[in-house]
Amino acid sequence: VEPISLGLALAGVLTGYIYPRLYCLFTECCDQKRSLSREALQKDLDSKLFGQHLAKKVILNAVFGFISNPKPKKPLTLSLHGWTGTGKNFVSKIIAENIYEGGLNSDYVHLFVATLHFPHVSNITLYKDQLQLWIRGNVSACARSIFIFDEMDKMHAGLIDAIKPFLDYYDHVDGVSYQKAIFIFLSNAGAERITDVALDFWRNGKQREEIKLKDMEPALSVSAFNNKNSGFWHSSLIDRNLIDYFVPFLPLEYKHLKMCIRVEMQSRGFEIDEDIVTKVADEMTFFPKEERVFSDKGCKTVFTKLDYYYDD
Ligand SMILES: Nc1ncnc2c1ncn2[C@@H]1O[C@H](COP(=O)(O)OP(=O)(O)OP(=O)(O)O)[C@@H](O)[C@H]1O
Repeated sequence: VEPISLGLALAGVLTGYIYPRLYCLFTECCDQKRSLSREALQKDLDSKLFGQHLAKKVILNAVFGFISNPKPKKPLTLSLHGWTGTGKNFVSKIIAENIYEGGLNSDYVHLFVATLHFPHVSNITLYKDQLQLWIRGNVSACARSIFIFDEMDKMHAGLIDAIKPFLDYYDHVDGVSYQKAIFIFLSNAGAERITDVALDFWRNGKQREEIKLKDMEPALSVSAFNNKNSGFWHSSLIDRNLIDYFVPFLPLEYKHLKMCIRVEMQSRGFEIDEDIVTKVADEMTFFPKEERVFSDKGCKTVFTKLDYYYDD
């Protein structure tokens, strides 16, 4: 081999292979080949997410299966449903952290909150254009982009329709492939029905861990979203089978609140004080009124209540 060709070949290897890897050691990269560790995701879910055996199982299999597939036919679309404060945002954060080191702060993870980012119905046309441009631009820059839409039930139907083309089984839309992207939709739609199922189990003396996904099917069916209290029926996402997984989040019980409080105490650097744990958990409100089984704010406000005990 003559020296010039050898030099060029070496330079090619350096710039094409070694340099990007070196570069990515020091800064975050959109590495579409990065393998997600199933064990690490499972460990995170098992140790951090309380009382959500169904969500854990679906998310682990869905996310791992998708990332391991070199040629997915469509982007992964997860729709997380359940009562407030039960871990929907929290799990999105766990997924993001397992795919990108920066988690929610990564350049490749984008969070939209309906009431914050799209507040005015009169601006829908503008929002639609902006959102489509934003998604297109980001997926062009990084195929493995993650988009999280919070408060999906408050999102205008027009906006949901605007993202529909990106979720479908197209190889390319205007030259961009969306098949490696991940879309996560969060909403409280279906929460009452999910709670009814959980309450039935509780009343019948059964463990919540005995609840199977098929028990939740009626709660997460098209008809369940087809009512005036949930915004999801607006869109044809469900009709057109664009959602891959409906993930139910069960309402949290007293014991789960205690687990959340302990985690928070530890993260603030305090020893776990069971007295305080019980006091804070006792301050929370539960429903139904007579049986007081489920926390009506989930784990959401336990942290501020804890401040009261550590104010000096
Ligand atoms: N199942 C859970 N396991 C462990 N921690 C939880 C769980 N649910 C909630 N938390 C804690 O409570 C915080 C608030 O929960 P999160 O924001 O995930 O609720 P949400 O289901 O998204 O609520 P909303 O529907 O109101 O947006 C989380 O950041 C987490 O610290």
